[in-house]
Amino acid sequence: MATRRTTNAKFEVPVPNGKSATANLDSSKARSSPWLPSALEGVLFLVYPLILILGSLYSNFDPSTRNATYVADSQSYDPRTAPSYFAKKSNILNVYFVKVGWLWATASFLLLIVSHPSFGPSFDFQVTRRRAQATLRFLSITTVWIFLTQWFFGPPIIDRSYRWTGGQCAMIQSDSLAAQQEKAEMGDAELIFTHAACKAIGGAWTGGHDISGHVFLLILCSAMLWQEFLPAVLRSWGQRDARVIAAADGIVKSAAAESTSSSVTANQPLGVGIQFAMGVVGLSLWMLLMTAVYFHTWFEKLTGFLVALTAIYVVYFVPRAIPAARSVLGVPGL
Ligand SMILES: CCCCCCCCCCCCCCCC(=O)SCCNC(=O)CCNC(=O)[C@H](O)C(C)(C)COP(=O)(O)O
Ligand SMILES: Nc1ncnc2c1ncn2[C@@H]1O[C@H](COP(=O)(O)O)[C@@H](OP(=O)(O)O)[C@H]1O
Repeated sequence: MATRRTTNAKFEVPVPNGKSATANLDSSKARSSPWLPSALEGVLFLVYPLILILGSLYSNFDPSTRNATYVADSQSYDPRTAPSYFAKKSNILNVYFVKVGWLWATASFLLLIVSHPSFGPSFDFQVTRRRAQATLRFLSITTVWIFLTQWFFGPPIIDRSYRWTGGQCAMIQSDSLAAQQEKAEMGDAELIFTHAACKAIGGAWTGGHDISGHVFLLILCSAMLWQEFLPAVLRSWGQRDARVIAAADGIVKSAAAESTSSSVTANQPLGVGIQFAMGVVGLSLWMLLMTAVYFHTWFEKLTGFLVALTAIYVVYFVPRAIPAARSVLGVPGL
């Protein structure tokens, strides 16, 4: 475990133009734990709770939203009196962006690692260490997404947690041919347990705690992408990487000092991979705001946020502090 030092430490800080500067740092004041985000990362992570809080506050104060009928069982406003286009589940970004969100996450991740020189030669499909480790991080995050929202040895964790907290599928009678066919094809367990199955037979999820799948997916996808591209963006903008990592001997080092990459230099254009990923992050933040304003309760949004944050922390922060984890998953930009 690293010990807290109270003396003034003097060490070399590489700067992006290749020269190095000597800095006097009061390490008792410096952000020196590899378990913690850098100041910039901290600010970026704060954007999420800020969006959720401001969005929820807006929904409480905006008169048209307050006067609309909120249907708790569908976690949304009645579409006939919905206060805005984005308050309807059928809005174009929900249907073509969030509902297939992992396709966008996968596409932008692949474009990023194939095109950006910090991962390997651009558009040359060579398997480099950085590409392999980035893919491992992506697959770890994808596994979390699958377990939470798609499948976890049966129903996904979000559906299971809904049941654990007392929720169930209340039957709203639907006699359509399609609904009857669905009912006949489903086993009992599936009928009871999954949100999709409940909806398919004309039922409604009611009673338990439903972690917001939208909040979870949008935060997981956007945080994964900006964690992957931030070091390259900082180098292009000529800024210093302020992350710290723990070496095998327990000494805490600056990530900038550890980086051997010379593939990205100051003033280098961001490139199509980072620009596309930035677009996906931007849309995710917009849809997170819309979800915060028009869907779910405070607590459902909070749990979606906490689950996504935990996954990001394990995959992107634990390797900074534990060298054995770093040797497998790597750290973006190192
Ligand atoms: C060296 C280079 C090697 C490169 C190797 C690449 C390896 C790539 C592996 C690819 C695996 C990724 C798998 C991607 C799968 C998809 O894209 S799935 C298709 C899209 N589906 C979705 O995105 C669904 C998203 N929706 C949801 O999760 C939920 O609907 C919701 C948003 C959480 C809401 O839930 P509700 O129940 O609807 O409320
Ligand atoms: N920003 C948004 N725009 C449109 N619909 C949203 C939304 N956020 C949540 N929803 C809808 O609210 C329900 C619960 O969302 P979730 O649990 O994923 O956060 C889902 O409905 P459906 O399951 O009926 O499609 C989802 O489509």
